[in-house]
Amino acid sequence: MTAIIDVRHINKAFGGMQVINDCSIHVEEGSITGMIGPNGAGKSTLFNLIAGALAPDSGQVFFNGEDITTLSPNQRFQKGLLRTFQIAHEFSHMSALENLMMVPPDQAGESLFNAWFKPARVREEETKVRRRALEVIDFIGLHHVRNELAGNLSGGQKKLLELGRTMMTDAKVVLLDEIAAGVNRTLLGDLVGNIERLNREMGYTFLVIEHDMDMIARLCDPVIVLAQGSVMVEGSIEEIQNNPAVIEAYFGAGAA
Ligand SMILES: Nc1ncnc2c1ncn2[C@@H]1O[C@H](COP(=O)(O)OP(=O)(O)OP(=O)(O)O)[C@@H](O)[C@H]1O
Repeated sequence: MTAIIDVRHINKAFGGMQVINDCSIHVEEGSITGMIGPNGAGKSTLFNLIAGALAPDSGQVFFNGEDITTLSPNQRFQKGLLRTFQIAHEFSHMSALENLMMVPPDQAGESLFNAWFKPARVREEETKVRRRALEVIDFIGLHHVRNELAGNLSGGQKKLLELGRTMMTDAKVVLLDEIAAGVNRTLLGDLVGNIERLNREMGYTFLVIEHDMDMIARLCDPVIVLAQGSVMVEGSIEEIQNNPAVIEAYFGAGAA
């Protein structure tokens, strides 16, 4: 197994507060790695450092063996590292299917030059994207609401659509930030099932921040526990749940 994400001795402070503290983690290719920790442990900050939304004060982030510390989020995305898309406000008036069709970055139809001078190529590209979007919407179980405006979908359906949007790209390493929040149990089952299938059948690697321990227990191995900006312990969910330091961090300092 190779570490597809390799974070080395990273530090980040806001004002005088050290939020990420000499933190090193690695995510094995093909794994669904979970990340838990008490509120304020630095999980979202670490995600932002991996995705490129924040720059570290020191330390490095490697992706697939390459130092990506100074790359922009978009450059990281081009290399195959992706954070789930939120359904942006401006897309809420488009249908679920159209939201999927908006994702591919180099859709020929987006270029005015192509629209004027290569209409056949644009049509061909659109047909391809539409076919893929229909496959994805079937996969995520939203075929019945494909023509609904994205803004009218339930919270859980929006999460499924967000996951679907990652499938419209070539990215195979996906950072999921609290995807279970606000999702009802039935749709949560679909979401977990889809993540498992993407992992098993299509080779996706996931790094998952989650407060929902059921979801972590069902999906993730290994699980990394972050506390005060560094890794407290890493292991299987059973090892984590029986670790006295973890119990203390969670139940001694407020449950996450
Ligand atoms: N942009 C920022 N400016 C200043 N402080 C910040 C900033 N982002 C995060 N922090 C602080 O850094 C600490 C870690 O926050 P972070 O959101 O990374 O934790 P978390 O583990 O994701 O927490 P939660 O589980 O509550 O989402 C918190 O004390 C937070 O207030």
